[in-house]
Amino acid sequence: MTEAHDLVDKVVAELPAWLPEQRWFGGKDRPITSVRPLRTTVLRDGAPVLVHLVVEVEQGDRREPYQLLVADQPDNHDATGDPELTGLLLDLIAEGREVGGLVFAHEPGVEIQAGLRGRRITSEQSNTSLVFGSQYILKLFRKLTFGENPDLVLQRALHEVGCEHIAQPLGSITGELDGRGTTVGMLQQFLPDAVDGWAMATTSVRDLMTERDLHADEVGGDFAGEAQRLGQAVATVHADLERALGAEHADADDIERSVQAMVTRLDDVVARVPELEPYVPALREAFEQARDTPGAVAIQHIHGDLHLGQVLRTVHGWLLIDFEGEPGAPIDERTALRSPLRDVAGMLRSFDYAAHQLLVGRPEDHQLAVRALEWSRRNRAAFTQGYAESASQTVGDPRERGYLLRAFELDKAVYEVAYEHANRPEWLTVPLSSIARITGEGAVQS
Ligand SMILES: Nc1ncnc2c1ncn2[C@@H]1O[C@H](COP(=O)(O)OP(=O)(O)O)[C@@H](O)[C@H]1O
Ligand SMILES: O=P(O)(O)O[C@H]1O[C@H](CO)[C@@H](O[C@H]2O[C@H](CO)[C@@H](O)[C@H](O)[C@H]2O)[C@H](O)[C@H]1O
Repeated sequence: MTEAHDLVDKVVAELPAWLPEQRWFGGKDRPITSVRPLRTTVLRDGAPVLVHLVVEVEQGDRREPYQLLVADQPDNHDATGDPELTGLLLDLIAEGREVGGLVFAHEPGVEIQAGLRGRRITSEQSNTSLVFGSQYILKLFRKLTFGENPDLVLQRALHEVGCEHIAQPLGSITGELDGRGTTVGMLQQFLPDAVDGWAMATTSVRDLMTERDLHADEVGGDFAGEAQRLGQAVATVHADLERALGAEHADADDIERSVQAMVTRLDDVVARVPELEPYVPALREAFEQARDTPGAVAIQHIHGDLHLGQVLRTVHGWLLIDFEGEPGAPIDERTALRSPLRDVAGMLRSFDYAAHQLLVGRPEDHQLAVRALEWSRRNRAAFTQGYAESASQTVGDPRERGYLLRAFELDKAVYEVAYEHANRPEWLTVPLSSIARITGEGAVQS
């Protein structure tokens, strides 16, 4: 035990320098003022010692809990890269064990094969995911949200109503934090042959760009059929979420709150990214016009951060993953009932991204810019068509909610301006040029 405590002390002392170098650390914008352990569970007390650790990271007035898996190993304490040690997590889930208040559980009726090693995936993003054999994927949430994680709650609810467009949830790891059972891990069925939508879409754009004389519908890699099927899948997931958890109609107060939230986000982002300044009047006007949307607006649980990187094409069709919502948004906002058109808008933005990111850093090429716009328009239209074909009666055809859809798309683009500014400054022109196009406020060089 003293060995475990010494290890925790050593690791915690190193965290202020180590955390900002991690892809999944969401607080790279401010210096760390202190780190303290919140919860320590010794999972293995022999060489090497394995400890599950939750720490509170303080950055001025911001305090956030992060999850770590640490081992007593010479050069690297982060045990998520050790296949033998992470294998223990799956074994504990298979056995349905509880260790020091940390509950490892499999979903009712599910049997998990133990004895597999956990391979960390290289494309790790906001969290860390481990693949076991070709069957399972375990996501370890890095920044924790007190209580049950919406990723697990929504996918469980979808599975219960038989949704065909998600990977089956198979298990979870839960620990008490702040007096609440908090999800720290989620086990799901792994789809070894899946290709993500971003890879497929950007391949299609590249095909079009190399064929200078042909149009999008004439080249081999046309994506419009897939985009339409993706629209159907997203609408079906929304209808399934409505069946599982219900839907309501937004009243005037809900719409007003939503408009105010978009304006507040705009003010906040423009204060950090002055390049957004010229578009502020047009953006405000677009957000305020959302009030004029005719007819009732449905609100329900939604995905919340839908883009082409969050959808997987399998031999059986499209799947949606990662129902956690925008990683930077507060949990109350992420779990609130919202218009499904926000997800539609997120995906429309993503088609625009896929088309225009290939122009980043290239000298101006009018022909390529025209091609990018052509690809984007064709696939956005196909996606919306597919969505309208499968939309529930409550949600209806997105094309009949033009003001709202436009406002949501611009709101997402404002979020992306902040995201690119903080993460990939060279891509800032992608959302900025979309804002210029949609608001008709002049062009931005890609
Ligand atoms: N069920 C699955 N089958 C196959 N690959 C998956 C599955 N779930 C996730 N992935 C892969 O893992 C990556 C990260 O998963 P995601 O849930 O988006 O994690 P994060 O919250 O870290 O962004 C995805 O981009 C995808 O490539
Ligand atoms: O996948 P995450 O939940 O970590 O989402 C964040 O990162 C995304 C980038 O990886 C970012 O998405 C933006 O870039 C994508 C291309 O890389 C594009 O398809 C999306 O449309 C665009 O929004 C996402 O916004 C952010 O929350």
